Amino acid sequence: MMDAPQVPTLFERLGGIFGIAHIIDVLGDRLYDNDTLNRNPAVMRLHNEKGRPGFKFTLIAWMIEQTGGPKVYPGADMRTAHANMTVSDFEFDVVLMEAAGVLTYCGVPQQEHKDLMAVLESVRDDVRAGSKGA
Ligand code: HEM
Repeated sequence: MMDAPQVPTLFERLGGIFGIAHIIDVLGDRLYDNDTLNRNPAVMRLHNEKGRPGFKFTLIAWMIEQTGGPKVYPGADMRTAHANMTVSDFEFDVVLMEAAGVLTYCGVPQQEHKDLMAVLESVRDDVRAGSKGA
């Protein structure tokens, strides 16, 4: 019997570890230097205590895992990670807007763009779970 054709994961379609590292190298800077997000005291605390390289590393590892790549993310789940801070819907939208711009900047094709934006949107409720009415 013929094996069913293998559907490549989003991880593979984005170019694997190197494709994702490239996206986050650009997106990580855009988020780290974003004056709107940096008005949130929790974000400034993260920057001051942990710094840019670790910020990028955790995002790269998270995205590798979430897109179907190897299990390399060492951090907390999104609900736990954002539990002790206020994250507004507007701030979440700012992250999505920056992501959308960077995906076009990095030449990510339309289908992969759509699929990765859906992955990001899927964690909105968990990221915002600790925020009441923000
Ligand atoms: C798609 C949206 C988002 C994703 C995928 C995401 C992803 C992550 C990841 C992977 C971590 C690391 C957790 C760990 O190391 O255990 C983290 C931590 C953090 N995120 Fe997000 N995040 C998102 C949205 C936001 C937004 C909108 C804000 C605030 C404006 C925010 C603020 C923070 C802060 C302050 C931390 C540090 C928590 C700590 O260790 O004290 N995140 N996020």
